[in-house]
Amino acid sequence: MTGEFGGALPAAVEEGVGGFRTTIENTTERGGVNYGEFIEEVRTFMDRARAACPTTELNDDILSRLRAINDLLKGVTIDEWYAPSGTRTDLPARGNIMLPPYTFLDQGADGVVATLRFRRFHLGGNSAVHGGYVGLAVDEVMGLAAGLARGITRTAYLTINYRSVTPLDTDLELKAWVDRTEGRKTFLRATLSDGDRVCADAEALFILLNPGQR
Ligand SMILES: CCCCCCCC(=O)SCCNC(=O)CCNC(=O)[C@H](O)C(C)(C)COP(=O)(O)OP(=O)(O)OC[C@H]1O[C@@H](n2cnc3c(N)ncnc32)[C@H](O)[C@@H]1OP(=O)(O)O
Repeated sequence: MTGEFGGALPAAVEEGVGGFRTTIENTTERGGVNYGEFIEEVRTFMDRARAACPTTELNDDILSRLRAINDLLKGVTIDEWYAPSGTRTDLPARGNIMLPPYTFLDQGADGVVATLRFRRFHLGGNSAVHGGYVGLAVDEVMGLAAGLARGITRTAYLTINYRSVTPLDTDLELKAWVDRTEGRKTFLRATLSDGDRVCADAEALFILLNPGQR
């Protein structure tokens, strides 16, 4: 991998211990006590950037501030395995700005129930959530359900049926559960609902990674 954030695979993978971050301690200590506030402010920025129609003058002002902020963040950039984004399990969506913020209402080996809220950033059109973000949320939560049931897995396929429009700025419920398992294969199902109305349902296959598999 090349680029500003690139680098070799972590030692855990190179040593054949398995993909993702099986040997690295998951801690909620990284990123500072106000990391959640930082992430929430970034989310608000993303929402407002999507909603804004700035002037040239305002862009100039914002650009100079953003460049200064990006320089600050570049100074504290680390590799993916130790970055708090994705491992702060005390925060919505593990502190990962890529994901729509969700929190678990229930989780276990049989399945998980999460509540989530899409925002202006996730707009597809006409006040509806972009279908790709629905897929992102479903893949994430099904992946966590597969992980709780089996261990470290990757998505082999994911089929989504968009049953009705998914609204922005609404508390939704996402349920994912194990349907059946066959060897390394875990078949899951999921539903995304706005109250009694199903917005989407999905089925997916997750494969348990072999030792050393990326
Ligand atoms: C904690 C964070 C949660 C986040 C969750 C997010 C999860 C993700 O998004 S992961 C990223 C997206 N997924 C990927 O990038 C995966 C890319 N693909 C791969 O890496 C590989 O193809 C992988 C791992 C899925 C399977 O490869 P491999 O380990 O070699 O297994 P392989 O032998 O091909 O298949 C195992 C079994 O699954 C079956 N299988 C594999 N893929 C498929 C498929 N697409 N459809 C149907 N069956 C399949 C095979 O037929 C085989 O079945 P059987 O054992 O009965 O012969």
